[in-house]
Amino acid sequence: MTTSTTNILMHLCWTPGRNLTSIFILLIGITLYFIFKRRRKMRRTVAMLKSFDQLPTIPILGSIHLFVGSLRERLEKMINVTNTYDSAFVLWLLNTPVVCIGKHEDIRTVFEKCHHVEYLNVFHKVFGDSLSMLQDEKWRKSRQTTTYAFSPNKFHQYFATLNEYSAILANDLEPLCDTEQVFNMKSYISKSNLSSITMNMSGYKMSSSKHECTELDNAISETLRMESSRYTMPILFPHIMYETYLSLFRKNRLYGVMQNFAEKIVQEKLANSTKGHLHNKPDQDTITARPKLLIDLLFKRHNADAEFTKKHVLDEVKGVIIAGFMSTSETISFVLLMLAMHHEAQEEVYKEIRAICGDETFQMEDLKELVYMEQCINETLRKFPPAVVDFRRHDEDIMLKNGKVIPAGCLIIFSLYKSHHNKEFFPNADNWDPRHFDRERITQWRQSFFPFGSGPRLCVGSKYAMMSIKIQLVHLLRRYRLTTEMKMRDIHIVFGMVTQNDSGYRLKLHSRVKNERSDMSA
Ligand code: HEM
Repeated sequence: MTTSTTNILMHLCWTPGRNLTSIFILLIGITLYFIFKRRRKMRRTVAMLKSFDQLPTIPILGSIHLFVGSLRERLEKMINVTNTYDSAFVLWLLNTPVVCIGKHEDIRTVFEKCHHVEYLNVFHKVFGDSLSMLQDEKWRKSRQTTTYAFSPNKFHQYFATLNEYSAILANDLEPLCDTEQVFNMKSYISKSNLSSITMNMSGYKMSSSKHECTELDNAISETLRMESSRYTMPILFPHIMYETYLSLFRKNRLYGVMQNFAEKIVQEKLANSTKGHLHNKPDQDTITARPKLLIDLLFKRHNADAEFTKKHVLDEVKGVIIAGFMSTSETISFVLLMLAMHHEAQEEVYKEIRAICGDETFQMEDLKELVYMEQCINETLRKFPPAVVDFRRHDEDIMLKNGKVIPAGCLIIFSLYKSHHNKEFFPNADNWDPRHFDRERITQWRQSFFPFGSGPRLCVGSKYAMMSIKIQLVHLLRRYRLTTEMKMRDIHIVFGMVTQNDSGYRLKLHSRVKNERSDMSA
């Protein structure tokens, strides 16, 4: 080290009063150096991107200044910007160029070609090394294990658990019925979903008190919102800055809540399994005599593959539970809110439930017959897709339908929201209208509808999600009629990895059974 460098360092270390400014200047210098070094490397990319429409940029921040505001405002601005461009356009996220696409045919091309999901390190602290974060060979292996957990032979068991938890949910709501009390449905739905998905993936029974679920639900929602914010808050983008922010505002405890939960699940599984029991038979857990759950499959892999550690098991279980529970809970809450706002649709779903499922037990096969209910679910997934956008990076050039080429290595964001609002396929796109999904329109809507993604990384739990949403709807709607004072204009979606309504899902419940009895006696 030269004497002058040593002098600078000594100066920084020994004069604490002045060193803040010096450190700041040094940091800016280093950042600029890396930005310009990277930009030089990216000459080819930048040249190719010139053929696309470009959002205005400013030095260092790129196009981020266009999306300043609350989470809700940022999403609204993003949607407005996407709507102004007919085809793909380019924005800069700090010094990373991002190609944004919203046309159905381009989205399909990218989904089919790119397996590499890229969140730029955001969300890694929540999902760790779980499926949605992995790439290449590691992803392929994990995908195989997880897909096996969703094979058709598991679904009867999942059905039984979901049925049981949905019945409990319907009972838990009874005290609110016919009271004129307005309440937020989401917390009830979350508790039920979190408990059933945890049971189905890991065999772990959550405490029946609302506290454990509420604490976890809040921790997950808040961390996902914080993580999503990082995309438009450049100061939090570097890992070190985000960690500092978490420590300063004591937010690390939220991650701790999730971690403790996942550790409890894994510890309980290990404690319950007497040596070797977990993997005696290829598809059966000898303790429960049930088909193996995701956690059993993961431990089996852990035993066979030294590189797949206990931490990987924990990350996978945590990742699938969070991915599944969040998106399903928001979707059911949105469906219930939509049905409360659209009485005719609610009555039609109710009649269908009565005709197919009756009052008491129903079979898994019956769910296929709930055609109109499925239209309502699809319409909700169209209007409020849990994933508003999705991310990819590809190491080869990709040609779009209009002949423009996305250069290799570029980050690609595609707007599922935009493709779901394309009036060519959904003529009444701005409203909630289940007729969009009429059977005879299938060739139209299929082209531009991607709530679960598409291609090799298609949501691994899509069938599970549909089944769980339908089961909950059957239990709730055959017992309660829903009303709300909320209007479509009160809905403002925010992006916290999963789309949520900013003002919640405020409903009132009215008894179906009581009202029907009084109708009959009259
Ligand atoms: C309404 C409910 C759900 C929606 C709308 C949804 C949507 C999505 C979307 C859009 C993706 C990304 C696909 C892509 O990038 O191509 C995804 C991935 C994923 N989903 Fe879902 N999901 C739902 C429910 C579930 C459930 C219930 C589970 C598990 C129990 C689950 C587990 C996953 C996992 C593990 C991935 C990552 C797959 C991979 O990277 O290979 N999801 N989901």
